[in-house]
Amino acid sequence: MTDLIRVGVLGARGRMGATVVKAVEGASDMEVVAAIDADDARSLNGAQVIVDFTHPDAVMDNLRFAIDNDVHAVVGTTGMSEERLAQVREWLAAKPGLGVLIAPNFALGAVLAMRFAQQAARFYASAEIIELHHNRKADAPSGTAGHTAQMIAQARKEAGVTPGPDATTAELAGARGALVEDVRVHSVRLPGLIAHEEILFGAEGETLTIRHDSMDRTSFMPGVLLGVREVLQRPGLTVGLENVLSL
Ligand SMILES: NC(=O)C1=CN([C@@H]2O[C@H](COP(=O)(O)OP(=O)(O)OC[C@H]3O[C@@H](n4cnc5c(N)ncnc54)[C@H](OP(=O)(O)O)[C@@H]3O)[C@@H](O)[C@H]2O)C=CC1
Ligand SMILES: O=C(O)C1=N[C@H](C(=O)O)C[C@H](O)C1
Repeated sequence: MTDLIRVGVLGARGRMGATVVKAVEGASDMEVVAAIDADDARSLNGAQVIVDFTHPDAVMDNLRFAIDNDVHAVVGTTGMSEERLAQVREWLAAKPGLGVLIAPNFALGAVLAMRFAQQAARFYASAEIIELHHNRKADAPSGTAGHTAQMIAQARKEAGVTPGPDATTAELAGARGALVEDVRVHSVRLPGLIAHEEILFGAEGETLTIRHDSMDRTSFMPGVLLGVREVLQRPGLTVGLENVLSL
C-alpha cells in the first residue's frame, strides 16, 4: 500500500478550509495531519503539503513558514500580486525540489471560462468583466476576475488589438468599474451568491458572454485535490490550474 499524502489545512475553520478538510478526509490517497486557524499554533505535524485558504494579509507569512520548513504548498487565497509571486519565486530558488501551486480559482469551469476568454480576446477590442460574490468576501475585485483581465489584456497585446474606446466622459466615481490592466471589472456583493463571473465581449452587431457559476464550494474541491497530488511532482512556482490541466 502506498503512503497517504500528509496534508495541513490553513484556515481550516473558514468557509473554504472546512470544505477542504472534508474533501481531503474523503480522498483515499491523503490524510489531514494538521488543521490550523488564525489563533492556533502553526504546528504542521509532519505535513508534506499545506493547503492555504486564509486571508490576503496572512498568506505570505504562511507561505514563508511552509517553504522554510520544506513543505509544498497549494494556495487558493487571493491577493497574490506580481510582487508577491516574485517573492515566492525568490524563496523557492533556495529550495530545489519544493513546489508551490497558486491558483485564483480551483473550479474546472472557472478555469475553462478564463481560457475561453483568453481565446476570444484577440477578436474583440471591447471586453468587460462582472464578478459576483457572497457579501462576506474580503477583497474586490476577485482574484479570478483580476487573473481573467490579465489574460485578456495579454492576449490583446500579443495580437496587436487596441482596447475599444467608449463615449463616457462624465461618470460618478466607480460607475464604470475598476481598471485591471485595460479591462474594466465590476464587483457585485450579495448574500445568497457564492462565486460567479461573466466575461462580456462586444463588437458591431453582436456580443459574446462567457459565464461561470460556483453554486457550492464543493466545486473547488476536485481542483484542490488535484493540486495537492500534482504539487509534489512540480518543483518551483506554478500559477493557475490551467497549467496543471495542460489547457
Ligand atoms: N482559489 C479558489 O478557488 C478560491 C479562493 N478563495 C479565497 O480563499 C480565501 C478564504 O476564503 P473563505 O474561506 O471564504 O474565507 P473565510 O474568512 O471563511 O476563511 C478564512 C479562514 O482563515 C483563517 N485565518 C486567517 N488568518 C490565518 C492565519 N494566519 N493562519 C491560519 N488561518 C488563518 C480565518 O480565521 P478567523 O476567522 O479566526 O480570522 C478563517 O477561518 C479568500 O482569499 C478567498 O478569496 C475562496 C474560494 C475559492
Ligand atoms: O472569496 C471567494 O469566495 C472566492 N474567491 C476567489 C476569487 O477571489 O476569485 C475564487 C472564487 O471566486 C471564490
